[in-house]
Amino acid sequence: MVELEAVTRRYGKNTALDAVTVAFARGTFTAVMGPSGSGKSTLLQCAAGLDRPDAGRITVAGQDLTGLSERRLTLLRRERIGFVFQAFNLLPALTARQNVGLPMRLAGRRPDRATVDRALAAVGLADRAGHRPQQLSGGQQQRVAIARALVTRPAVLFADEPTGALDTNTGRDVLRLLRDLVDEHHQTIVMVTHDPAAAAYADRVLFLTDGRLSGSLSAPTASAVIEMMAAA
Ligand SMILES: Nc1ncnc2c1ncn2[C@@H]1O[C@H](COP(=O)(O)OP(=O)(O)OP(=O)(O)O)[C@@H](O)[C@H]1O
Repeated sequence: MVELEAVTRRYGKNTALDAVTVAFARGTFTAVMGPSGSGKSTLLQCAAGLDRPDAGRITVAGQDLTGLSERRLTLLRRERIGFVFQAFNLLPALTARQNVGLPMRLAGRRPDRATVDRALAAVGLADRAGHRPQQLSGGQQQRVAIARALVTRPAVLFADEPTGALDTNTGRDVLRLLRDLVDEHHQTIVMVTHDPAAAAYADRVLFLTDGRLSGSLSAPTASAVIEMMAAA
């Protein structure tokens, strides 16, 4: 669903990503780990079309991002790519329903109530549609953000430390939701995390070191992830 071929991203003299080649198959859940500064966020931002690589090729659902104009890239991002952040990034003045409808508004369409409510129901928040972010717990806010990211039925959902601002139990609920989206709806998910317990929800863990892929682990357990981190 998403392919990176020899993707390089430099910031000045600093190489944040160094010729990374990796594919994320449809309906799989991948965790990306590595020390601070190893390039995890840069990998996600490039794969999501939020940042442009200096070299290499990225395709999402068969569409090559590399040569696209800003306008085409924005459209593709809006329709085919979902992104959730550690800090939720909901608009505080809008209700959950209005936040979830936002991608449609940005695309110049009237949010379709049934689609929005279905997205909220899919994250277990059908009864919170009229609440504003400050009336919701952190876990509920993140679930609204996930509903917003999924409302356009994107080819891939990228999540940059989605549980980083949540306590352990709430984080676990969000991870279970992501796992269910993969198992029940064949959603493709790529998630950056520092937490071995979070990574254990994925089908595969990729490790980055100094902008390069340094290892991977299939069907990870938290202890296998910890061992791999210790060996790095
Ligand atoms: N906008 C930027 N300008 C300059 N350098 C940057 C920028 N973004 C990232 N970098 C550099 O690129 C490298 C990779 O950063 P990146 O944020 O991708 O790492 P990370 O693995 O996500 O780190 P963390 O776990 O701390 O979030 C780092 O050396 C960082 O300083």
